[in-house]
Amino acid sequence: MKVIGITGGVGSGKSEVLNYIGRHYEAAVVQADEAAHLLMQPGGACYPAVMKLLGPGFTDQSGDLDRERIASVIFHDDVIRTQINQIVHPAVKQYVLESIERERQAGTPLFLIEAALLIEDHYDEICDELWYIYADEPVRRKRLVQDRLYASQKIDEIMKSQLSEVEFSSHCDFEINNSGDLADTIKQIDSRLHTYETL
Ligand SMILES: CC(C)(COP(=O)(O)OP(=O)(O)OC[C@H]1O[C@@H](n2cnc3c(N)ncnc32)[C@H](O)[C@@H]1O)[C@@H](O)C(=O)NCCC(=O)NCCS
Ligand SMILES: Nc1ncnc2c1ncn2[C@@H]1O[C@H](COP(=O)(O)OP(=O)(O)OP(=O)(O)O)[C@@H](O)[C@H]1O
Repeated sequence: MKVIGITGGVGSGKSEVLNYIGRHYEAAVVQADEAAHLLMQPGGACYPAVMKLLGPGFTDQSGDLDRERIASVIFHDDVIRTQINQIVHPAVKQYVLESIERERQAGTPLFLIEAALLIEDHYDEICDELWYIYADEPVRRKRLVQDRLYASQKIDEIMKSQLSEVEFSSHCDFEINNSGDLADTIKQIDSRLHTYETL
């Protein structure tokens, strides 16, 4: 089984790439953001430690963590972000490793992990290849404002908390330029995947 890590900054198009491959190839896909959300919910392995760190002001009436409020702290405060990362990231990695093992046993030919933080969290150690999904910064900003209604200050803060374009590029084995339309991105994905003999 080939294990590919899909990384890039906020709004670069990682999920679009993952969704395309998940729909058109025999592949298992895991999104670290989704795994983190799951593990931070009540009943999840990280919930007690995150609750203890943040306190009760960060939950809604049903006890779920309030993502808007957490985002307003996490992307603002390096100390809190580091503490949350230390709680959540090892658990996410464990979740990913277990998923990889399950799919390996099932004979799945391709496994993809998507996260903005693959490089910082040393996923190169478990991936055969890292792909950097790139899009020009103004294009990313426009998509995030239009599609996700992100405020420009929120985009600034998230971008500041992530690696620079040069850092992403220098740590990855392959780069996809997703600044144009999806058809162009799909061509780049297909031509790379068609070089893998096992697919
Ligand atoms: C802050 C939270 C509540 C915001 O949730 P929300 O659904 O609004 O946004 P989403 O999860 O899609 O994240 C928005 C963007 O920020 C990035 N991001 C999320 N957490 C972090 C972080 N700790 N450091 C840098 N970038 C991050 C995401 O990759 C994405 O690009 C959520 O991202 C979170 O709980 N983050 C902490 C856990 C974590 O580190 N997750 C990342 C995957 S391991
Ligand atoms: N080539 C494209 N053309 C038009 N819109 C696109 C393209 N690629 C991505 N988008 C849109 O831009 C937004 C961000 O893309 P996506 O969610 O895939 O980014 P991401 O890198 O996964 O973001 P995050 O870091 O938050 O997880 C989405 O609304 C998506 O539909």
